[in-house]
Amino acid sequence: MELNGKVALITGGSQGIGRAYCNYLANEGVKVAICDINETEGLLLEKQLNKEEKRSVFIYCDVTNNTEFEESFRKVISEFGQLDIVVNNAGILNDHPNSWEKEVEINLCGTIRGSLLGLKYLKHGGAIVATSSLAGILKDSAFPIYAATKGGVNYFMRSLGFSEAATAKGIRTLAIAPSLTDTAITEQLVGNNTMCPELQLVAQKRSERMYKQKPESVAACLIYALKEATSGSVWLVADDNWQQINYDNLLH
Ligand SMILES: NC(=O)C1=CN([C@@H]2O[C@H](COP(=O)(O)OP(=O)(O)OC[C@H]3O[C@@H](n4cnc5c(N)ncnc54)[C@H](O)[C@@H]3O)[C@@H](O)[C@H]2O)C=CC1
Ligand SMILES: CCCCCC(=O)/C=C/C=C\C/C=C\C/C=C\CCCC(=O)O
Repeated sequence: MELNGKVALITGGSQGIGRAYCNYLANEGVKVAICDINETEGLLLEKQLNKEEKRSVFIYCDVTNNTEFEESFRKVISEFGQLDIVVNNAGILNDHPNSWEKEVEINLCGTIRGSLLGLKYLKHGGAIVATSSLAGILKDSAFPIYAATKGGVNYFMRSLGFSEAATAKGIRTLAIAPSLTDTAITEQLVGNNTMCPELQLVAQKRSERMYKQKPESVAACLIYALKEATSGSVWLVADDNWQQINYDNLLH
């Protein structure tokens, strides 16, 4: 896929991996719509990109609100005249027994919502992407609900990529599955967000010992996958390198 001149909508684009996506896409000549609930960081990124003479717009958008989400798609098309790439990246870590539903709502339902809107609004083909996680390929014993949302995202993107709904419209789907990456989400471990409070300290210590790759490495994988990858493929990004996950030998 030739990226120069295309238009992308990125959820959770204000900071972390989403911000790296926006910067890397803009460097390729893509016009970016930063869709996020973090207005302060989103507007700063919009200003930075526009100063660098790259076209961008910040749109306040909560991916749990379907009306607001659809309105964001309309605003992008009204601002840039087209939409070619949707990146479902917004996500949180919160396995607390009293509020885990929000994690499912954002990580899994938000991705499904954004992808269905993508199928509706990508009028001339394009790509629908999601940020999943290594936790959705292997396991994450400290955060099983988080792992379930990310496993769901991998299998949704995989299945959608081979579906008539996408292929008939010339739309490819991709999942990018990062390992631990240096962003604010890793600091959420400090709060009380596990289903089992005794695990909090264990996970925190484990995460402190693990290598945290750069968000830019995840963004570099996104650019490669958008240009080269086949529909329904899942890309692991670990230790600043990427590789395609081979699911085909699971049945052999
Ligand atoms: N940092 C890591 O180690 C890894 C992160 N991921 C995934 O990468 C994605 C991005 O996370 P990070 O950049 O690491 O974290 P982050 O916390 O820096 O960024 C998440 C962004 O999502 C936004 N967001 C949260 N709820 C939202 C909602 N309801 N609607 C719209 N935007 C919302 C936040 O405001 C923030 O800008 C997430 O899906 C996360 O699960 C996956 C694997 C590893
Ligand atoms: C191994 C999964 C790495 C995926 C990271 C991710 O998506 C989000 C991470 C956010 C915070 C870090 C939290 C926990 C990491 C610590 C240990 C994981 C090891 C899990 C295990 O089963 O041993």
